Order: sequence, then C-alpha cells, then structure tokens
Amino acid sequence: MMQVLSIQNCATTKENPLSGKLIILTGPSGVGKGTLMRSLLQRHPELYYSVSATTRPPRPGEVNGESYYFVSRSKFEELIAQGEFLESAEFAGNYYGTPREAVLNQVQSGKLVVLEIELAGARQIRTSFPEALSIFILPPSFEELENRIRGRGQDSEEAIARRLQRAKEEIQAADEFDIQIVNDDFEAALQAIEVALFG
Ligand SMILES: Nc1ncnc2c1ncn2[C@@H]1O[C@H](COP(=O)(O)OP(=O)(O)OP(=O)(O)O)[C@@H](O)[C@H]1O
Ligand SMILES: Nc1nc2c(ncn2[C@@H]2O[C@H](COP(=O)(O)O)[C@@H](O)[C@H]2O)c(=O)[nH]1
Repeated sequence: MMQVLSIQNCATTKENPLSGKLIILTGPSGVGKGTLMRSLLQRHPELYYSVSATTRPPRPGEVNGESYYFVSRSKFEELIAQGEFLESAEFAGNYYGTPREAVLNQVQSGKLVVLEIELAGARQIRTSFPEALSIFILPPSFEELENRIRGRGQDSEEAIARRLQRAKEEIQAADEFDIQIVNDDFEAALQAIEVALFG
C-alpha cells in the first residue's frame, strides 16, 4: 500500500530552514534546466533529484532509473489511476510525472528535493505545496533557445516545433514563480540558483 504523507511533513524548521523542502525548477525546454541541475548536484550532493517517469523514448545515453523511468503509455495511465504521481502532465506528445512516494519520503526525511518539471506540473505542485520554492529559468532570447534545442541534436523537426510553441506559452508564465533567473552566462545562472537555495 502506498504511503501518503501529509503536507505538514513538508514544512521547514527554524533549526534547519532547508530541511524537508520542495524546490521547483522550471522553464522552457532547452533553456538549460537539466544542465544546471547536473552541475548543482555535483556541487551539492546532499540535494535529492527526483527522477520522473515518462512515456518519451530514451535518448542516446539516457539510463532508465537515472535520467527517467521510461514506461509505456498504458503503464503511465495505470500509475495515474493509482495516484502514484505528485503531479503529471502531457508535454510535446508524451506524459511526464513525479513519483509521489519517493519525493514525499525524501521531504519527510529532511532532504531538499528538486523537481525539474514543465509549467503545468509546476503549477500543480505550487497549488498542492504553496510553501515550495519555485524558480523559473529564462533564456537570454527566443533565438538562443531555439539554437540550444537544435544544438542539442536530440529532437525531430516536429518535436522542435512543438517545444518552441510550448516555450512561448511557458515564458509568458515566468512571473508566476518566486524567482526568475536568466541562463545566459552558465556560471552566473548556477550561482543565482545557489543563492536562492542556500543564501
Ligand atoms: N548558459 C548556457 N549557454 C549556452 N548553452 C547552454 C547554457 N546552458 C545550457 N546550454 C546548452 O543548452 C542545451 C539544452 O540544455 P538542457 O538539455 O539542459 O535544457 P533543458 O531545459 O533541460 O531542456 P528539456 O527541458 O528539454 O530537458 C544543451 O546543449 C546545453 O549544453
Ligand atoms: N510536469 C512534469 N514535467 C517534467 C517531468 N520530468 C521532466 N519534465 C519536463 O518535461 C519537459 C521535456 O523534457 P525532455 O526530457 O523530454 O526534454 C521538460 O520541460 C522537463 O523539465 C515531470 O515529472 N513532470
């Protein structure tokens, strides 16, 4: 039976303001969230990165259970029906979702848990966990965003078009989030995230 923890378990404490807190890292596809996240984890291995489930096929080099849990559409729908996700959303033709139990267990044990997720999921988390700290990563320009998605060399033309269309909608929502950071100079953006998390 799945364990469901109450929201009180996610509160920070006076003694340790960073303990047991959810961090949302969001922003358009290709802005550099994953790259920032990897550097952040190298510098702060005490952070817990939530590995999502997705129906997207693995890209070269992606490892099941590390990059994502890669599941079929029918399995994903079964997991939604069983309430196994803290949030889930459809993005560019695929489902993505945050495993509920793993994340809540980590928050309860006092970890700072980072969710790298798209806009619809970020909104769901903000509604369920208003005390979560939310960070929106912006590109220096839309042209640079397109260059980064193309430069990554991982998406078909159709997928690129979908992601760019979605990016326009996502960027308009940046103001909804607690902190906005422009990922132009990578090191500066990384340091801005560190300041947001650790002061
Ligand atoms: N500050 C930066 N300057 C130039 N290139 C960058 C910068 N940050 C990230 N990149 C590059 O942009 C590309 C997209 O980055 P990344 O895959 O991390 O984006 P993402 O936001 O995680 O995308 P998605 O949401 O689709 O997973 C990568 O090739 C990465 O190396
Ligand atoms: N709502 C959620 N969005 C997620 C989750 N895991 C990743 N994502 C976001 O999806 C897009 C596309 O990712 P990609 O790996 O296919 O490029 C990107 O914005 C991710 O941040 C999740 O669990 N829930």
